[in-house]
Amino acid sequence: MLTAITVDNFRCIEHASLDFDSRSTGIIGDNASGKTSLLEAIYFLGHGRSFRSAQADKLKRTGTTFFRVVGRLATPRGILTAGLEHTQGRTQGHLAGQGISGIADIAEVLPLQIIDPGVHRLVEEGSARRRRLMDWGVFHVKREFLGYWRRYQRALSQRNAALRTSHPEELIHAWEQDLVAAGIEVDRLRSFYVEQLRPHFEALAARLVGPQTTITYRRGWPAEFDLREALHDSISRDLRLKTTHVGPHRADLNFLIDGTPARDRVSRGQQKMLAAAFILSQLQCHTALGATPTTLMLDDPAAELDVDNLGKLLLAIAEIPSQLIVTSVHERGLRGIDIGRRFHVKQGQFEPMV
Ligand SMILES: Nc1ncnc2c1ncn2[C@@H]1O[C@H](COP(=O)(O)OP(=O)(O)OP(=O)(O)O)[C@@H](O)[C@H]1O
Repeated sequence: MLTAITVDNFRCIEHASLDFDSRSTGIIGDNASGKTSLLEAIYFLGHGRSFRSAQADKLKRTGTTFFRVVGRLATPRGILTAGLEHTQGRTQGHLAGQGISGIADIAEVLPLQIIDPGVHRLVEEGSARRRRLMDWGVFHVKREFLGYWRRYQRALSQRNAALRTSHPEELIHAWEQDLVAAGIEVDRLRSFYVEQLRPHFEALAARLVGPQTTITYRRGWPAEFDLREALHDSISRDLRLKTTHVGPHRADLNFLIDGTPARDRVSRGQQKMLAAAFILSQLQCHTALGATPTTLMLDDPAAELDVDNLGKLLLAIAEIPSQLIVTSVHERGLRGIDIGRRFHVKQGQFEPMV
């Protein structure tokens, strides 16, 4: 759980220091006051990247040379301080006074998710977002996943480099051993995770979207082949297009309603509800599997939703044992949420409200 945060030079925030309620904290402010920037800074601490910009350099406050985010975390290992500082194109971090070897060190003790006005893109866009969210979940319930995933990525980039430089086919096959060994484990752990997740998702989606809503997992290569056979089968296309077309890096999750892809038949508001059901089902599933509870951020939850859907969403959120950080333009936007502490934000300055 995140008990406090200090942010320097992040977007419009020159300096901010906030203590969070263990249950729920509300952030209220006008458009462009800095609400999303605060959530983005917190997200950066737990994921090592932003949810709305691919380039960390863009997050620095205009005219400054670095940004810094430092959090105080209540974890099963006690109270820990974690921080990230980005300067000259590099991000460096620390946890409990030690340098970190990767963002996973902080992510492990700060499970963090967000439902923001752009969350519908999980349903609408290509597979990368769904795969990233699935992998975030697998990592939090199966720690060995990270090692296999890194090994797979390394082997994949070697194979792709060999394809780009037109190495002989036998040499490319020789490099596939690690790709196959790690890829099979990545697939096994993802598949286990989706099986655990499905009942939670179906129950939540039935309440938030409608009956007969489910997810299926696609592993990234044809069902009739094992991974080695699939790579061999794909070699002429891979050589021609100089990249690997099959494998766990092409895995996806499909959202289905009555057996057909949800993307083709739901409105923007329903897409948001479906994506929220997925994220909330992850939080519920992680709790059921004994993982560390997640801090959930809600950025302007009322955006795109009618009163009925907003009510259903807030009710579902209230049942999940997460710490909540919620933003809203108006005090009334927080109605229906049992807020423990409130801040008002104006031009990047956060003040506690009494
Ligand atoms: N790198 C940056 N340096 C300085 N200011 C920035 C930077 N990036 C964005 N801003 C400014 O930060 C301000 C706050 O943006 P933010 O998205 O946090 O607002 P918000 O309170 O969430 O608003 P809304 O309610 O409209 O979503 C905007 O005016 C934006 O122009």
